[in-house]
Amino acid sequence: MEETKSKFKRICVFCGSSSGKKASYQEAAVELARELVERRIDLVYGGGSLGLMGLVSQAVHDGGRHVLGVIPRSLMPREVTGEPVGEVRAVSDMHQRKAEMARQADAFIALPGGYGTLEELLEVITWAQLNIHHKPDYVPEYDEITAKLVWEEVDRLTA
Ligand SMILES: C/C(=C\CNc1ncnc2c1ncn2[C@@H]1O[C@H](COP(=O)(O)O)[C@@H](O)[C@H]1O)CO
Repeated sequence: MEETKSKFKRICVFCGSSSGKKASYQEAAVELARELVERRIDLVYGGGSLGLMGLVSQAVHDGGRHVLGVIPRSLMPREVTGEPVGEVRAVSDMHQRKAEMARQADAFIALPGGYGTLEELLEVITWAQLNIHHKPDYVPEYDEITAKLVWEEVDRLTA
């Protein structure tokens, strides 16, 4: 696989703790992981092993990039099954989780998800609006015909 260097060292991915109703959600998760690996970008995410979160983290880890999962101890029994992937940082609550993910990331990408994903995305968008951080956020389009993420926009994002 040809590698491309990105200006982003580590990207935070928000996505569902379930796989969702459409196969294309899972395809997009694996495709995003492939793009991160190709661009030598590490991952920070919510630390779960279920659903799209599990797919992205496993694929980034399998591709040889560093994976940092940030998860409240109390959520582990609910969101982690089996051996955790990569480095796991246990925190005490949801607020610490979001703050730590934001601290560790150079940019944020959201894939399909439920209320949790929506909440996480909205928080980083509103933090940017309040100048709490100056990191870009992006919700990529997924082209179901070519089975490709429309990634070009990410390369144009400014940190
Ligand atoms: C409970 C608190 C805030 C509001 N809720 C959430 N805030 C942040 N993250 C959340 C919240 N609820 C669920 N999550 C996590 O999002 C991930 C994806 O969930 P989805 O519903 O499948 O999209 C998952 O890891 C959830 O733990 C207190 O501040």
